[in-house]
Formats: sequence, structure tokens, C-alpha cells
Amino acid sequence: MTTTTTPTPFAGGTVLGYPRIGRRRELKKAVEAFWAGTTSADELEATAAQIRLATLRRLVELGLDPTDGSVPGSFSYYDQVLDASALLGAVPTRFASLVGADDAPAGDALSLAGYFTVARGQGDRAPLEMTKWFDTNYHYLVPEIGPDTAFSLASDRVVREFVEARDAGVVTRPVVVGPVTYLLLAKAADDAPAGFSPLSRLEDVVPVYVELLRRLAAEGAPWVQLDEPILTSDSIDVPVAEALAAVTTAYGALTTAPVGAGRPAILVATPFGGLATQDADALSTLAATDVEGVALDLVKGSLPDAATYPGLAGKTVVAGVVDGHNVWRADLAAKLDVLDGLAALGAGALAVGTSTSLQHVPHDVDDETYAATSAEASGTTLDPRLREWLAFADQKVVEVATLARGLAQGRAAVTAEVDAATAAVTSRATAAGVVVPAVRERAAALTEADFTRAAYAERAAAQQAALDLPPLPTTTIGSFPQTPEIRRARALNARGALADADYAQQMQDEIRRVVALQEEIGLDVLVHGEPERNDMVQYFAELLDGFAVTANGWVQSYGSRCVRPPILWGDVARPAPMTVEWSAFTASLTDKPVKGMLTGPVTILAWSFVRDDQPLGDTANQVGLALRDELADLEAAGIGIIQVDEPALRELLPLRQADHAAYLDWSVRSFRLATSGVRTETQVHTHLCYSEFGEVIGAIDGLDADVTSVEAARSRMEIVPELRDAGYSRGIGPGVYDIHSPRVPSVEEQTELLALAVGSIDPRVVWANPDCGLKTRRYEETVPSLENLVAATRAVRATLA
Ligand SMILES: Nc1nc2c(c(=O)[nH]1)N[C@@H](CNc1ccc(C(=O)N[C@@H](CCC(=O)N[C@@H](CCC(=O)N[C@@H](CCC(=O)O)C(=O)O)C(=O)O)C(=O)O)cc1)CN2
Ligand code: MET
Ligand SMILES: [Zn+2]
Repeated sequence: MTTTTTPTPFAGGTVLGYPRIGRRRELKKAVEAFWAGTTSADELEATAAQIRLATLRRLVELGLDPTDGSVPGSFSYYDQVLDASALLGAVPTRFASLVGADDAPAGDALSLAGYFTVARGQGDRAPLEMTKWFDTNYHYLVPEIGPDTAFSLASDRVVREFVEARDAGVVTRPVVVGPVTYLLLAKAADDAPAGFSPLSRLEDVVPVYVELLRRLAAEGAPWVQLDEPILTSDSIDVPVAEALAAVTTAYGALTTAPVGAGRPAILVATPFGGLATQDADALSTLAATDVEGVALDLVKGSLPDAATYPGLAGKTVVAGVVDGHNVWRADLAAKLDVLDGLAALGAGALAVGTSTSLQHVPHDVDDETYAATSAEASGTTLDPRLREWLAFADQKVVEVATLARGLAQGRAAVTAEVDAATAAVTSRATAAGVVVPAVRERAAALTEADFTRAAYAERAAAQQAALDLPPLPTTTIGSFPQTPEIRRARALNARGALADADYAQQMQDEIRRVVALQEEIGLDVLVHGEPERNDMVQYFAELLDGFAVTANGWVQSYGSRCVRPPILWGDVARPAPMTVEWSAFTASLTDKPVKGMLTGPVTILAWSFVRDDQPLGDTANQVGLALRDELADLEAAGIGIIQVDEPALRELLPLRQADHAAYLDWSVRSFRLATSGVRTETQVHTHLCYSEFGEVIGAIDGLDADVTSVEAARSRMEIVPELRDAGYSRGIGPGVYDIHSPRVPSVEEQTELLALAVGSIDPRVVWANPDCGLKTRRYEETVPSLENLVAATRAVRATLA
């Protein structure tokens, strides 16, 4: 046993990670400037170092101990899973020429430019696939591991950043994705034999971690944090027992060296859920290893009643009681109760922490502006009550430090803070707008008929008669490129430097261009291009009652891309139509059918910070009712096709299979509530992306949309036969153009994909469209890609005739 040498564990509290994009998105801007070629790698490194140092200073100022590894070292230029791939040298063979670059920093096999190329692709070299990180709106880059992937310590960035912080006076706790999670999130490399499991490479990966730990210890790191969130999920590629066996093997090897000279103490963090279920108990497995600490998510997860874990004697348990994934101020009294209850665990030491990294919340509520009274709140000038109700990353650090003081010195030491938190929680529970009787009454009066449309056959006939579309109709998913001009106009308008009428005029001009372009290209169903939307969720949140939106509450979504998740704090209602004028204007410009464009209730919830005082399903139905009214108004304005996007349907799928059925029930119902009020001849579309859909195929069918467009290009249409086999028989638009990469897919490529789709399901139900919206693309890529899509469609149509 090595536990006798455990260092003093985080007595002042700790957090599992901190936002790294910068308080004003400094990292995003620096990275994008580097990509654009306007700054050098050295300049980017210097900006990043400044951001890291500012973070260290801030965390210490907020109360974390600078001497004992309480401050996490959780920086990343792009993604922490990509960082692990760089660390392990696990770069796919198509990028082999980037390895060992002359311009790579000492200690790295990849240059910064090379690292970004793996993330973003180049020419015909596709980037790593991107997918959702557990149940968050953060996306990571999927490692590709094969039998021959050569692992070595290919980057010592983690060590360099530890030294940099140490030299600045802060002893950090480096944070690295753990080996079991890394391999279980990986996919088999393209050239791997069928049935190959990346987890089979565990024994080759672990020695690299051993070497990293040795290097960190040599620099004096007291702790390292290895993130193993996969232990909270049972939706994984191998039986849970196999994952747990891998934990035993990996952490057995990682704890062989003595703490101190051989390695830092190891904290295994398990965010996003509980570890104990009926059939498996990952906490028992972890407790049986020789790691020195375990960080538990006590917000999403709970512990089995009065369970004791003898293996935890001598270990530190970091009790993740402060929510790292939502923005409500903590009820400190209730959190202290949870901490009291943890005595039964039998841990050697108890420390206070966050449930997850704080990378999922914005920096600071004090970066927002507040109106003097609730009535004066508008736009991003927030209702002053929110200042009291909310806690962003910096407030959460203070909550952690306060709870740690209460734990160490007794509740009396933090009475004032606890009382203030209790007052805030009480004020929120009873505040005007949190419960709106009219909203409640409408939801209570719903009947099954409100969730049901006419039979599909009847709808399909009525829609074909009304729309008269050709076979394999072509369309796009909604957004066209968000140009710098559009964003500048919106920024000026928000600052009051561009009048509302001039802004609207500029957006209308953009819509005119987008319509003309689509007609020129020859698309069948047109869109307005969404120029007026800053974001597909924030736009609606700004127009609905019950939501607040921030000015600076940025959260990284992937790479340099950020979002400002709205805050859903009260009952939701729609004071006025939200999209009708834009869609009606668009329809007036063309004889082609125009598709109205809305975001669905599940996605609006998934990409907002939602109230935690009622079941999500109830909140979803309130949003569903608001959207139902919008669909009715669009229909009344002559819009015959309406798309209701649900890209986040898969994202909120619970990590534990036992919870799937209940989730799929309320999520599907809220969509149906939104879409079932329209006439038989109105065609309802939906769109899903960024996911493996396997586990939600039944739900896709359950949505009962007339047409579903799905991301499919990278997976080469594999979802089409899956849907067919699941009995899905309505319209399907599998993406034939991967919009995540700047590559222009050729006519041949898109023809081949479309032919694949047509070959595996009734051609009469197939649509041709890109994988997702075009907002992150530039016109230089968009125009030829869509031209090729139309040409490909014509070629495949000819084979059908
Ligand atoms: N919420 C959400 N989640 C999602 C998606 C999504 O579309 N929305 N898509 C998936 C992938 N995630 C994505 C997340 C963000 C972006 C994205 O493009 N984000 C933009 C910001 C979008 C935005 O809020 N735009 C605002 C603000 C733009 C801005 O930065 N303005 C400048 C000023 C510009 C100027 O003066 O020139 C500034 O504020 O500094 C607007 O258009 O109004 C970015 O990071 O660049 C894309 C995909 C999954 N999750
Ligand atoms: C992330 S799904 C995006 C759908 C949206 N209608 C768009 O085209 O941008
Ligand atoms: Zn999409």
C-alpha cells in the first residue's frame, strides 16, 4: 500500500477543471488568428500562457490552495481528448507526415499547426470525427486506435504546463483523460480487423501514462487527476464488467511506483453520474485499487444508502457537491447535509469539489450587466434577481471554498454564507414568473389528441398533392454561411450603433441573396438561411418568456466554437410570433416551397441551463406549446413545410440504460406536442446530427415527422438500413455532404452516397441534403458543394426513371 504517503488532500476544496477559452474568448480569437495566418505559433503560445496564468491567479484569489495541487491544470488548445491522443502519439496514419515536424516545440511530436490539422483535417485527409462528450454540449475528437497504433510519450505539454505554473508560484494538479475512458471513447482505426476493440490496447497505453506520471513526479507534482467519466455510463462498447476489469488492470499498473519519487498521488474523477448501480459498482472497483483519491459526482449521482467501502479507508474522496454542469447557486445548507452523510463511506479524508469540470459553465456572473429592477431587464441586461440566483465558474469556486471551510471548521464558521444561499434559493422558489398559472393550466388541459397527427399515409398523399416535389427532393438543413458582415451588423445593432430597421434591412438583403443562390443552384425546397439568428437556441430564448440570455456567458462547444447557453429560469410562453415575418418574407421571393425553420423543445432544453425545480418533461412541454403556436402561425402565413430541429435528441439520452425509456417518452412527446397541431398537408421535417443514432432509432420513428434529415456522410449512410430495419417508412434525408470540413465533396462522392441510400431503402422516401447547416462554412466551399449535390441528385434520379 502506498496510502501512508498521501499528501494533505485539498483541505480548502478543489474543482475538477476550469473554462479555458478565456473570459472574453481570448483563446478562441488567438487560435482563429493563428489559423488565418495572421499570427505565429509563438504568439499563440504566448497568449495561451497568459490565459493560463490569469486562470491560476484567479483560482487562488477565489480561495484555492496554491501549494497542494488543489488548482487543476486543465488547459487545452482545442480538446482534452485530442490532447490525450497527442500525449500518447496516437495520430492516425493519414497524418503520419505531421509527426516529428521540425517546427514542433521541444517535447512534442506535433507542431501546433499539426495538432490543429488532426483536429480540422486538410485536403483529402479527414479530421478526427467529433462527437458529444457524455451528456454535455461539448464535443471531443474521437481517437482512432488500431492493432498497430504505436504509443509513446509524444507530448510533454502537461509537464511543461505544470512547470510553468510551478514557476509562477502555483502547484497545480494536471488533468488528463484516463486510459480506460480514452480507449473506450476511441473507435477502431479504419484498417483494424473486424471486431477489434481499442480497449485491447490497454497494456500498451498504460506504460505511457506511467512515464508521464514519473515525469510529473520528477517536477514535484503532488497530484495528478485522471478523468474516467466512462465509469458513469453503461452505454459502452464492451460489457461493464470488462471496463471494470480494465480499471483494475490500469490502476494496478499506475500505482506500482511509489508516490513521491515515482509518481504523483492519483485522483480518479468520475463526472456525469453515479458509480453504483444494481448490477455494477465502479466505486467498489476503484476503492479496491491503490489510487489515492476518487472524485465523485454527487449532483447527478448519489451513493447507495449507508454503503461503506472499506477500500476507501486511507483514500481521499472529493465530494462533488457543487454542480459543474448547471448555473444555479448552490443550496449550501443542503450541500453541508450531503457532506455530513458521507461519513458512512469510510473514506480516509473528505474534500469538497465540483461534480464535473467547470468548463461547462461560463466564467463569472459579474461579467454580466443587470437592470435596476426586473421590469427594466431586456436583452442581455439581466433581471437583477438572477445575480442572486446564479453561480458561474468563479462563484462555484467560492462555493467550494466556503463548503470546505464549513466542513473543516463547522457550520458556524460559514453561517453568513449559508444564510445568504438559503435566502437566494427561497427567493427563486417563490419569485414572480417562475410559476405562471396560465402556462400551468394550458399544460394540465392537454389530452392525447394534442400529441397525435393523422395517419402518415393520409399525410403523405395530401403533402404530395400540395407540394408536387420531384423524386429525391433536394434541400438544405437551414443555415447558410454566417458571414463576418452578418455578425458585425448584429454586434452593431446590439450596441445601438445600427438601427433595428437597418439591421432588418440588411438581413432581408442577405435572405434575398440566399434565395437567389438556391434558385440558381437548382434546389427544390428553399430555406431563408437563418442570417438573423445568433444561434439556433439563443435566438428563440431571446424571444420567449422564462429565459434570460447573457452577454459574456460563453461556453466552449468544440474547438474554437462557443455558445452562450440561455438560462431557462421560469415558466415558458411565447409573447409573439418569432419567425413568421422572416419566413413569409422569404416565401414572397420565390415560387419554390420555402421551409420554415424552428428549434425543437428537447434541443432548446439541452442547450440551455434549465431550471432544476421540476421534471424536464414538464419544462419541455411548456416549450413544446410555445412552438406549437409558432407552427400554427407559420402555417397560417402559407408556409407548407416546417422543419423542427432536434440535433440534441441523442445528447440528453441518460448515460444509464435503465433511464432511457422514461427520457425517450417525455422527449418524443414534447416534439409531438410541438408538431401535431398542423394540418395534414403541412409537411413536418426534423433534423438530427452529431451523434450515433443507434440507441434512439425507435425514438426517431416515434417523433412521427414526415421527413427526417440526419448526419450520415461520414458513416457512409449506415443509418439508412438501420432505420429501414426498425420499420421507419417516412421521408429520410441522409446527409450526402459532410459540412464539418472545408472540403468540397465531388459529384462522384455525393452520387455514390446517395446511391447507397437509394439502394437500401425505398427511393420514394429519400431526400438529398447536406449533413447539417452551413453556418460554419464559407461561401467558397458551400456553393460548389451544393452544385455538386444537385448534379449528384440528377444523376441518381436518372437511374430511377
Ligand atoms: N447552442 C448550440 N449548440 C450546438 C450547435 C449550435 O448551433 N448551437 N451546433 C452543434 C455544434 N456546436 C456549435 C457551437 C457553436 C457554433 C458557432 O458557430 N458559434 C459561434 C458563435 C455564435 C454566436 O453566438 N454568434 C453571435 C455572436 C458572434 C460574435 O462572436 N460576434 C463578435 C462581434 C463580431 C464582429 O463585430 O465582427 C463578438 O461578439 O465579439 C452572433 O452571430 O451574433 C462562434 O463560436 O463563433 C457552431 C457549432 C452542437 N451544439
Ligand atoms: C446543429 S443542427 C443545425 C440546424 C439548423 N437549422 C442549421 O441549419 O444550422
Ligand atoms: Zn445539424
